[in-house]
Amino acid sequence: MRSAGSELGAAVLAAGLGERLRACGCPKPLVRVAGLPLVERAVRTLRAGGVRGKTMVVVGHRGEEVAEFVRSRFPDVEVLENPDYARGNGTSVLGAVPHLPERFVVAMVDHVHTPDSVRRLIATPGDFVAAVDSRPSFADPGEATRVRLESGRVVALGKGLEPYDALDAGLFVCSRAALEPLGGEPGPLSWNAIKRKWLASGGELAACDLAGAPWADVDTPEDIERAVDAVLAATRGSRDGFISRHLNRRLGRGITRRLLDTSVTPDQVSLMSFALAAASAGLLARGSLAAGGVLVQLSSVLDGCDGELARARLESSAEGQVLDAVLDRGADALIIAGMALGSRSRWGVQAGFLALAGALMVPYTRARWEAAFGEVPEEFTGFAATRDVRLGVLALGALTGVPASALLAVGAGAAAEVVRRLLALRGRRLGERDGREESGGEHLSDEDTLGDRRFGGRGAGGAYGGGAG
Ligand SMILES: Nc1ccn([C@@H]2O[C@H](COP(=O)(O)OP(=O)(O)OP(=O)(O)O)[C@@H](O)[C@H]2O)c(=O)n1
Ligand SMILES: O=P([O-])([O-])O[C@@H]1[C@@H](O)[C@H](O)[C@@H](O)[C@H](O)[C@@H]1O
Repeated sequence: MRSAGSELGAAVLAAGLGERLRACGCPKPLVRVAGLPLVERAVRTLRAGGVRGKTMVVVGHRGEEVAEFVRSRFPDVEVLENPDYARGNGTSVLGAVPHLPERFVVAMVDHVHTPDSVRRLIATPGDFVAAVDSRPSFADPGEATRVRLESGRVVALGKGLEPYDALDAGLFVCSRAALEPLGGEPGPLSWNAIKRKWLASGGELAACDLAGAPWADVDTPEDIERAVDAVLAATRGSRDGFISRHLNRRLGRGITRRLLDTSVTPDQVSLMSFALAAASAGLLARGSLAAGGVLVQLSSVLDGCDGELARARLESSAEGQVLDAVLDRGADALIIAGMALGSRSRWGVQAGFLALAGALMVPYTRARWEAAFGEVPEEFTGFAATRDVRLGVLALGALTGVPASALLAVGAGAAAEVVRRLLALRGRRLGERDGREESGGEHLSDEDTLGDRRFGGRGAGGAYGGGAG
């Protein structure tokens, strides 16, 4: 048995009978939710959430089928056969403990979570921590294990518990020291029983409140759709603009849902969005403004689906982000050129140059700011701050027959946004100078900063402008 190492490990409990999902035909851990079998989703979520140590999947009922799948997908994940699975899921946990690092996550294979919830849980101190949810959005309180809380700790738990303060979210961080003494007796042994034994022995079960974060417990066929809803709710872009929040996401969510169980990849969706933009540019240039405007908006809707699909399948990548950003810039250039030509006016072409400069400068300032300082400030908002708004204005301008005005509005809005960001940069510098004067900190000489100035901030790397502005 390989050393368990010291990094945080994980045990995925996947040994249950899955009686209520027997109709699916395959073992419950292989039931697909939002495009991924449950056991693959569980392992990917744990890894995306920061679990770097030894990961084990505990199998039981139809264990060979599950084991074969896990070994094919994750050669570095260990599969543990639990011969006592009929006694309850507590046997699955205790069977894994001796093979795991000192601290590890326990995850139910049938509880669909987000990487962010895993991150929040593993950041919570304690020998035994339970993820709970005081504001469940997708889980069924009738089926779930309920918990009572006092001072941020679980003090009672059980199905049907009354009164209760939150639901048990089926995700835990444990230590071997806490769990090793809790086994021993013969007969049924549920994971809930082990938690109660820990409490009865005076152990503290800290609570990490997910407070409404998307998660779902998949026990019945009806739960599958609810779990897909939870997965899609978690894919919302963090940089959405007004049009994206109120129009594109609503239209795009249905498209993403249909793509989840297909072999279509996020990169292919990015390319489809670019193709629609290119087609719209051709129509606009020929003067077919209405048709071109519709395709502009469809391209914008699809531009949101690639990221949703990648996040839903837990396969977001830096390569995909760069591809998406570069295609977005190319699409912007084609659409604006098409609009300018389609305006059939000299000032429409001039407005097109302004709009094109703005459509490139806004994401560029963001990319350079992120490369130099990391996160961009909240105030990077504004009328033309995000691509969805710029494309929405262009689509509307085409549909209403005023392309030149739309180009001017986008160009002016983008110019204002770039000025806003440069002022934010100046404000940041003044703030730092005041800080240095107060603390007497050393001033960087021109030589120290020339390199930065010449190469535009910390290193010359950094992806060029994300999908947003
Ligand atoms: N002996 C067992 C029993 C259950 N589990 C796991 O514990 C979680 C909760 O199982 P539960 O839903 O209570 O039972 P299932 O067998 O999954 O489903 P059903 O009740 O429909 O049979 C699941 O991830 C299941 O795979 C386990 O690892 N070992
Ligand atoms: O819902 P289910 O999978 O039958 O039962 C599960 C329990 O076995 C587990 O102890 C708890 O942590 C989960 O939240 C869930 O309640």
